Amino acid sequence: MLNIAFIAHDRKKEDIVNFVVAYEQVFQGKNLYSTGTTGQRIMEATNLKIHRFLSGPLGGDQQIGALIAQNEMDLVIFLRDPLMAQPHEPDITALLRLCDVHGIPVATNMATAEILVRALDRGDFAWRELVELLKPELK
Ligand SMILES: O=C(CO)COP(=O)(O)O
Repeated sequence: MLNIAFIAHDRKKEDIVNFVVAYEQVFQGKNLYSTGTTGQRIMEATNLKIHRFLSGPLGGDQQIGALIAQNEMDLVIFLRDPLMAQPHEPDITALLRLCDVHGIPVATNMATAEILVRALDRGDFAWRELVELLKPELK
């Protein structure tokens, strides 16, 4: 099953909630993860079950980064705030870097998120699940 992470900085929380509400059906039946407050806000507005990690400034970005490093994340939607400095900037940079290291699709704004989620809905990510299934044979 595909693993998806939702993360949003405070001034983007409303955007991510509206976004996930709009595409709730696409996210149903997926393994969903988030940083603490983002997940709480999404769960209050939808029927989705989300595994919430710590809040970003307390280590949540790093916890999601760990899943990426273990090849247990397929898509990251991270609506970051480009106009406000964050106390945990190094963690944010590390998370985005790991997406690039492991070739994980990551959207940092709503326009890209929309394109990726439409692709997900169309089945464009199915190959990731296939690779996962074939893994034992590849070893
Ligand atoms: O700070 C964040 C990502 O860098 C998000 O954390 P919260 O979802 O807990 O607000």
